[in-house]
Order: sequence, then C-alpha cells, then structure tokens
Amino acid sequence: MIIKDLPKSRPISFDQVLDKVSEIVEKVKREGDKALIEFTEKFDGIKLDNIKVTREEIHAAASLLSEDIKKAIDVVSEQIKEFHTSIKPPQIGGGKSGVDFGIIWTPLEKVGIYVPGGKKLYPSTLLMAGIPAIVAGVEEIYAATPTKGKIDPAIAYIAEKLNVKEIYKIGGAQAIAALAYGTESVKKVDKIVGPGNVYVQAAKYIVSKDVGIDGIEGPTELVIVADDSADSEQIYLDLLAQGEHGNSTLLVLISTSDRILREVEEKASSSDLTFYLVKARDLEEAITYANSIAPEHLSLQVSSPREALKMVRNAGAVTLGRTPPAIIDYSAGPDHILPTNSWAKFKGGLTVYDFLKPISFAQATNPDKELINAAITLARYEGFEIHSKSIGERYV
Ligand SMILES: NC(=O)c1ccc[n+]([C@@H]2O[C@H](COP(=O)([O-])OP(=O)(O)OC[C@H]3O[C@@H](n4cnc5c(N)ncnc54)[C@H](O)[C@@H]3O)[C@@H](O)[C@H]2O)c1
Ligand SMILES: N[C@H](CO)Cc1c[nH]c[nH+]1
Ligand SMILES: [Zn+2]
Repeated sequence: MIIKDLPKSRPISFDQVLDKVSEIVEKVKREGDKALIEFTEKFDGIKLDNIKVTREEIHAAASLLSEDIKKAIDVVSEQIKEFHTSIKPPQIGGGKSGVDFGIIWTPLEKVGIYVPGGKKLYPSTLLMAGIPAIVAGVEEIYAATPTKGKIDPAIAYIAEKLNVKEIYKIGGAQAIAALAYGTESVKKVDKIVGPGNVYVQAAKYIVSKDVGIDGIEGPTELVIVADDSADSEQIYLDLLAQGEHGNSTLLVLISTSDRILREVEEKASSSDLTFYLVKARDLEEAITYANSIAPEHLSLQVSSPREALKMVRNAGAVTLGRTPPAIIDYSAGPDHILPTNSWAKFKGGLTVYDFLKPISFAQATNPDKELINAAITLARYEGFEIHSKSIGERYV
C-alpha cells in the first residue's frame, strides 16, 4: 500500500497489547518455569524439556558453525568493540570551594539480553548488546531467545565468545518476565536490554517498575530523506531491506524531488508492504517532518548530508549520504539496538553507558565557610533542623 501523507501512528505499538502481556507477566511471576513451559508451547509451538541451554548443547551447536560465519562474527565484533570503547566515559571529577567531587562509573552486576528470534534469527543482536556490556565491565550476562527447539549455532558461538553465563530457550513476554523476576531456571537480572516485537516491548515496559530496561526497541522503523541527487533504486532497496523485519516495520520516504517519489512509487506498487511517500517543499521541511516522526533509523540521502545532519533533532541512528542503513545493523560500529515509537525524542541507541551507573561522590575536607552556611540556611528553611546540626557540628 502507498500512503502519500505522514504516518499518524506506528503500524502496531506495544501499548495495544499491554493487557494481554500483563497477564503473561503475572503468570510467570506466580508460576515460574511451569508458566514458561506452557507459554512456549502456546506461542512458539515448542515443548521444552529444559529451559536453560546446557554448556554441552552450546558447545555442540557452536562447533557446527562454518568458518566464514565465525570470521564475519569476529570482524564485526572488533568494530562494535571499537565503537563502544571509543565512547566509554573516563572516571571523572573535580572540585570547588573546598569540596572534591566526581563520578565513579560502575558496571551493572547482572544483565539480561533479549535476542529476538520469532520470524528471523538475530545473532547480531547478541553482539550489539553483549559487547558494550563487556566493555562496561559487566560480569554476569544472561540471554534469552526463542528457539525452534535447538540453539542456533551462531548464537551459541557468540555466547561462548562473550562468556555469556546462561542462555534460556524462551522468547516473547514470558522471557522478559522471567529475566525480571527470576524462576527456578532463569536468573533474575538488574537490567534487561534488547529489541523485539510488540509483546517483548510491552513486557519490558511493564517490568520496568521493578527492573532496568534500555527502552522500547521494535518493531523497526526507517525514514529516508532524499533530494534529487539520490538514487531511487538504492532508496527502494533500503526500504525493502528494513521491510524484511516484517509488515510491522514503519517505512517512510520524504523527498523534495517529484522524480524520486514517482520512481519509488512505481517500484513499490507491486509490494505487499506499506510505504509512506511524502513530498516536502525543501530540505528543511523534510527534516522537520523526520524530527516529528523521531524514527529509529534515519537516512539522509541528500547532496550535503553533513549539513542536513545539523538539523536533525530526533533519530536513533543516522546514516549519511549513500551509506546503507543496513550497515548499522551489522558492521559500521554504532549499535543496531535503537529506540522506536518516538522514544528517539528523549533517548538514543544502546551504548556502553546503558551498562554503567554514574555513582557520584563528594569529600568535603576543608569546605568554604560560605558553602557550609548556605547548606545550614537551606536546611533550616526546609525545616530539617538535624540536617543543619549535622553539618554545623563538623565545620562551624
Ligand atoms: N529497534 C531495534 O533495535 C530492533 C532491532 C532488531 C529487531 N527489531 C525488531 O524486533 C522484532 C523481532 O520480532 P519477532 O517477532 O521476529 O521476534 P521476537 O523474538 O521479538 O518475538 C517472538 C516471540 O513473540 C511471542 N509471540 C508471538 N506471537 C504472540 C502472540 N500472539 N501473543 C503473545 N506472544 C506472542 C512468542 O513468544 C515468540 O517467541 C521485529 O519487529 C524487528 O523489527 C528491532
Ligand atoms: N534493523 C534492525 C533494527 O531495527 C537491526 C537488524 C538486525 N539484523 C538485521 N537488522
Ligand atoms: Zn535490519
């Protein structure tokens, strides 16, 4: 289908399934493994004997992986590691008025990674979440992924490579609930990260009152902004590529060029996917439209992409010029775990920061008198007499 207007909403959103998913989460919380086995049979058609994949199973699966896939994983891993290492924050601090202060960036203890696996395989997602966790210094990494009964060889190889502590053969909302609350087989973690369909994202949203989450990441979204210098064949290929994630993907082209819109429309008319093809007066209007959508992937296929980038306010990740958005999905370095549902208005993609807590510290050995008096005055104003006394006793 072709719609010549801006999208009014996402094709499907996690908030449409919150009630159903709440029931799944509550049942897993109450019944643990029993509920996981029931839901896996119901939603994935798999009768599980064991939820946790054994070390032997992981090793046997990993050994089935061909050398060229191992090599690709190793190459991509180095690139992702370099990206997250290059942005890892230093231990920082300073001082003012006789007080030393700073931040200790502290890694999270236990992290759960959701690796999607309903319609397609996503071993790349285990890299995209596991590598920044390791760069941050997380020691215990757990992963959950739906299987067709057996663990995928590439996921097994990556799990060994990244020293993932345990993998569970479960997917959907039930997997998120299990990681959030723990069951007989599944470890309760401090934060859950990873993309997935609306059931997965609804569950992350629900459990976020009890456990950390990285955001809402799925279904996939791509907005392309193109001017007349762009190539309609490449644009169409980029739209189709993200369309491979399924028909819940949001696919938008905003162009200042009638030729580009016409050519893409001709190609898209035979597809089953839904495409939004929108005309913009000029580049500024095109990027204003894109900012209002706040898409996960934004592609700037324009003659001066660096200039256009300066106008971008809301996007998960931006690819410039003819750089294909799909390269972010695999090997550019930046993460492919990216905010959807307009969450790009207030957060970015997954980084090493998602696995670090800034614990601040202060040491007031010889603070300025003015600073102490200010504290005492404010504490009294707020009616906290003992606060004021505890400060005054030390320094006055
Ligand atoms: N934004 C990002 O960072 C990003 C990255 C990669 C993938 N994605 C998105 O992740 C998604 C992956 O989706 P997927 O479905 O292939 O895999 P998935 O692993 O997210 O979901 C599969 C699970 O959904 C559950 N499920 C399916 N139908 C259900 C139903 N009717 N009721 C309750 N539970 C049900 C099942 O338990 C199944 O195991 C895609 O939408 C893709 O676009 C997003
Ligand atoms: N495009 C997805 C993010 O929306 C990431 C991905 C993984 N594998 C293929 N693509
Ligand atoms: Zn993709």
